[in-house]
Parts: sequence; C-alpha cells; structure tokens
Amino acid sequence: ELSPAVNFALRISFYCLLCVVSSALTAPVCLLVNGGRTVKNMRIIKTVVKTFKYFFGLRFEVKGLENFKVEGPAIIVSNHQSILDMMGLMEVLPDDCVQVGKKELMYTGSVGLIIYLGGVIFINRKSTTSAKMVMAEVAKTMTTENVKVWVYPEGTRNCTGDLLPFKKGAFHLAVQAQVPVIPVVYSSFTTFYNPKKNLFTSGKIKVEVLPPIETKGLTSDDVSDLTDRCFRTMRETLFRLSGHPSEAKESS
Ligand SMILES: CCCCCCCC/C=C\CCCCCCCC(=O)SCCNC(=O)CCNC(=O)[C@H](O)C(C)(C)COP(=O)(O)OP(=O)(O)OC[C@H]1O[C@@H](n2cnc3c(N)ncnc32)[C@H](O)[C@@H]1OP(=O)(O)O
Ligand SMILES: CCCCCCCC/C=C\CCCCCCCC(=O)OC[C@@H](O)COP(=O)(O)O
Repeated sequence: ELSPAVNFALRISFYCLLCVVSSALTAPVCLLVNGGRTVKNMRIIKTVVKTFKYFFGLRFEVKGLENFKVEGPAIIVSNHQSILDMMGLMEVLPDDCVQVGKKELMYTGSVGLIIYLGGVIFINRKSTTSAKMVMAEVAKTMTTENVKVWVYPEGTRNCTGDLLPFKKGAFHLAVQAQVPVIPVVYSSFTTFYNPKKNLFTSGKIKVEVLPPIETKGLTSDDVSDLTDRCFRTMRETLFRLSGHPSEAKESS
C-alpha cells in the first residue's frame, strides 16, 4: 500500500507527464495541419485532451450545451478549481473559442507551446493596465474574427467548493464588444480531489452551461451589476450541482 501522499504525488505527476508528452506530440500535428498559431488547433488539442479522463476515472455529465449556440461571438465564464480543469474545459469547449490565460503558462515547455499554438490570449495579471489593453484589443478582434473567449473570472485556481469574488475584465470585455456572457459551472471537486488532504480518486463532475446573459445596450456603468448578477447565478448553480452545502454557504 502506498501512502496517500505518495499516491497523490504519483497521480498528479502522471497527469503533468501526460500533458507534457501529449503536447510535444500534438504540437507538430498542429503545425502541419494549420501552419501556426490559430484557434483551429483547439479542435486537435480537444480531441487529445478528451481521452485523459479515462486515465483518472473521471466522468462528466454535461447539461445545456445548446446554450453555446448563439450567433457570433460571446464571452464564456466559468469557475476554476485546479489544473485538472483543462479536461473539463475540453469536454465542452465550442468551436472557435480561445481562452485567456496568465502569461506564466507560456514558459511551461511543450505545454506552453501547445497553449500558444491554440491561440490562448496571454495577460500579465500583475499589471492591470496592460491586461486591460490586451483585453480591449480582444474586444475588437473577437467580432471581426467571430471567436468566443473563455475567461476564468476568479482569476486564479480555487478548490474550496465556493467561488472567489469575480474580477471584472471578462464583463468589461462583453460590454465593450456588446456580446452575451455565457456562464459555465463545474460541480465542486472536493469529494474526489483535494491537494491538502492528498485526495485524488475517480469521480463524477456535473457541468452546466447556463443561458446567455445579453449585454446589448449596456455601458461600462453596468459592468458591476452584470458581474454581480453572473456571480450570484453561478454560485447558486455551483451549490446545486455540488449537492452539499459548502462551508462558505453555512457561514454566510
Ligand atoms: C494536447 C495536450 C495538451 C495538454 C495540455 C493542456 C493544454 C490545454 C490547452 C489550452 C487551454 C488553455 C487554458 C488556459 C487556462 C488559463 C487559466 C488561467 O490562467 S486563469 C488566470 C488568468 N486569467 C484571468 O485572470 C482572467 C480574469 N481576470 C481579469 O479579467 C481581470 O479583471 C484583469 C486581469 C483584467 C484585471 O485584474 P485586477 O486584479 O486588476 O482586478 P479587477 O477588479 O478586475 O480590475 C481592477 C479595476 O479595473 C477595471 N477594469 C478591469 N478590466 C477593465 C477593462 N477591460 N476596461 C476598463 N476597466 C477595466 C475594473 O472595473 C476595476 O475597477 P473598479 O474596481 O470597478 O473601479
Ligand atoms: C521543459 C519545461 C518543463 C516545465 C514543466 C511544466 C509542467 C506543466 C505540466 C502540466 C500542466 C498541465 C496543465 C495545463 C494547463 C494548466 C492551466 C492552469 O490551470 O493554470 C493555472 C492558472 O489558471 C491559474 O494560476 P494560479 O492558480 O493563479 O497559479
């Protein structure tokens, strides 16, 4: 019998190795098929990543995929619990959708390369001014290039079973581009994944794509309200999907 700590470390190491090796093998395919950095590579990356769940005994139960079928661009916002989220992301990712990621991800070797090739938009979280500039540029290009943008509005991983307060960048982006916000909620991983307790077993993840929230006619004055509304809807959904009262819910 391996100790829980060793078992956990092995499983996480295996996940990272899988990512590194698959990226190294997939990057040349992306280059050969699509020639360089483009959102079209996401289809290839998605196909590869969707096989990962079988190695870890993870199952996804997805509802509401029809809510992605809006005409034209949209901002997709979802909760962010762990590095394992890449599996859940690829499970539902619609075509022509890029993600916003921290620029540090560029320096993860082959994983950084595959993320770059997939068209991920890199922001410097330590500089609000430069992050805002990058996102304003994205607001312009998403309409001309007809792409959706996936943002984790918590801005960092959070595996507590609750949501962190939302950053406003995603909602400014939606209002600037006058495109709908589509919330996606993943049930809490806490029953099968908890790094603090060295827990990483098989498990089921419920995913719900919620109806789009329109932003037509909203201005920058409405961004705070839009953010709050989205936060409340997603938090309710998170608790409903996770099927157990979170600590934060009990204490508030
Ligand atoms: C083949 C095998 C492959 C295997 C390997 C797998 C490969 C998979 C491939 C591909 C998947 C790739 C997956 C990538 C995943 C990456 C995940 C991450 O990295 S998550 C971290 C980074 N993401 C974010 O942080 C976004 C969310 N953040 C924001 O949007 C923030 O708002 C940000 C950075 C823009 C600013 O953050 P602030 O910390 O300064 O906080 P604030 O409160 O939001 O803003 C400060 C003030 O600025 C205003 N503001 C913000 N944005 C604005 C804007 N655009 N225009 C005007 N004002 C704005 C706000 O209203 C606020 O002002 P007032 O408090 O309201 O007065
Ligand atoms: C040759 C160089 C070798 C470098 C080795 C790097 C190994 C990296 C291996 C696997 C990483 C797989 C996960 C892929 C994507 C993870 C995206 C992610 O979840 O990033 C975290 C970020 O959202 C939030 O950051 P923080 O919670 O603020 O921190």
